[in-house]
Amino acid sequence: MTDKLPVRTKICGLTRVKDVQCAVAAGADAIGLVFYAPSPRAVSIEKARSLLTVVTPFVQVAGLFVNATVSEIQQVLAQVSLDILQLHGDETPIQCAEIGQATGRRWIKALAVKPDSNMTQLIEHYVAAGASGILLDAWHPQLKGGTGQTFDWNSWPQALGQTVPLILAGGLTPDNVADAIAQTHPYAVDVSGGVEQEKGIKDHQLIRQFMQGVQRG
Ligand SMILES: O=C(O)c1ccccc1N[C@@H]1O[C@H](COP(=O)(O)O)[C@@H](O)[C@H]1O
Repeated sequence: MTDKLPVRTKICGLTRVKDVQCAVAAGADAIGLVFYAPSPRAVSIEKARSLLTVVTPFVQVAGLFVNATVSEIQQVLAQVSLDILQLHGDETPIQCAEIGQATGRRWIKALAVKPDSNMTQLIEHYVAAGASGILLDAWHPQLKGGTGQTFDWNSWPQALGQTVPLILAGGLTPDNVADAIAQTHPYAVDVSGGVEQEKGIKDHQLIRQFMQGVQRG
């Protein structure tokens, strides 16, 4: 009998040092910084550097980009020590592979799940291009992510989850994350809006409750 691996947790969209400290103390495996100017959670290079001063060893730092060029990502990486890239726009598998090769960073691709969609083939294309994991998020007609909306977890590609690290995102909260995990059995969960007082401002109690929910799942 094999032991069930714990579900990893990433807290995304952090903008304050005290929120990073809280996420790390609560047991987050990764934190995410948004390098996408239209987002209310976007951080400058200077802000990102200050946030990273309180990240402890073995906590991963993800940089979230939306349709950024290789050069734009390299400019960030020259000044901010990111462990992994979260590509959350319309990047094709070829573009993602180019970004990975040029930066030497692992990357995960975020894909938006439309109602009644079958994601399997699309996921396989990104995995073939070198994705370290695939993040599934809710589809929205205008926004690229951070919508606070869930998608239909019945469309979760269970079979692929045996071989590909699949990350569940979209509208997760302390109240629904245990059910979400029980239903989908993801490699990891990713949350932003569900642990906020307002966009970009995390609620420390909600972060702790979210981590407890992950353990229940
Ligand atoms: O957080 C944002 O503003 C954002 C902007 C553009 C793309 C992605 C964004 N956030 C990511 O979206 C998912 C789901 O967020 P939520 O929990 O529903 O608020 C998550 O991976 C965020 O990192």
